[in-house]
Amino acid sequence: MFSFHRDLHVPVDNPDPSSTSSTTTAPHPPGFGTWECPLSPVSDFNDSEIPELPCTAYYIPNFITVAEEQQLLNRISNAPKPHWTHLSHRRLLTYPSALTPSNILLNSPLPLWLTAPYIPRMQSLNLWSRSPHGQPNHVLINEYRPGEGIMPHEDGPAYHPMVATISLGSPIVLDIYEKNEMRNPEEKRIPIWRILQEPRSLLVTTGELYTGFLHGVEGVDVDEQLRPGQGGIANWELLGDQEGFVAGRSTRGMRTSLTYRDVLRVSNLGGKVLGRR
Ligand SMILES: O=C(O)CCC(=O)C(=O)O
Ligand SMILES: [Fe+2]
Repeated sequence: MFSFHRDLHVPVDNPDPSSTSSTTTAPHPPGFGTWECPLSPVSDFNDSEIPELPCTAYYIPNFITVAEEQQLLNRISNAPKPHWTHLSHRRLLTYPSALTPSNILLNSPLPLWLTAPYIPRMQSLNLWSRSPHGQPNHVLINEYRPGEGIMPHEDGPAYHPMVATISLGSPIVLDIYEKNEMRNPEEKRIPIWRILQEPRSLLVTTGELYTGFLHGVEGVDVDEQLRPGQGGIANWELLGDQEGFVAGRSTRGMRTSLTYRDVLRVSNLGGKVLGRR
């Protein structure tokens, strides 16, 4: 089920490609112990699995076309200004609306320009087959100018533990950090894995990676150490344009992320009361 047989940059303690049980062992760096992974939530998708990471992350370059990327960017730039939430190091759009303080989504459809054809395309890969609503119902759109980023965080229990991110504009590196790292608060966190997200790619993070780790984007003007191997880019072998990064660095432009999620608790009543149905 997992792609253990592929070339790994890190040793695998207990590879068992013939396993048919419902849990199995994921590749992981030495010293991290062994984690049990549920079977991949996605079938026909194994070639996109990022082998170094704990279960599970998938990376698909060129998930959308250049024309689709442009259409999405146009729609986003036409979003009414008051809809943007300005945060200290990025700005954010939330569709169809922000969750209530108790993490409930007031039921309302996502706009068509965000759903078709992208959600059916994800579903054709069985991406949302194990999520409660069978499809995403919430999309957060983040916009980062060069030098901007997002602090290490986890996405939390409001969602089915899976995020599917379409990237637009500029390449950017997503850093993955240990959650309960023992460190001096003054010390800079060091990511244990780095994922390079090319424009038009789809990154899916789920399972242990969703629940057991933090993720963030460093606020830098240039992403560096773009190369395979330890300290480099975990999805190097899966990149669509490896050639474009052989210099080892990438200057940030404006980068927009569309993060698709399935909110667990949905209220129909709330939507009606507010006249949103
Ligand atoms: O922009 C990204 O790819 C990450 C955004 C993120 O982590 C979030 O919206 O929770
Ligand atoms: Fe996040």
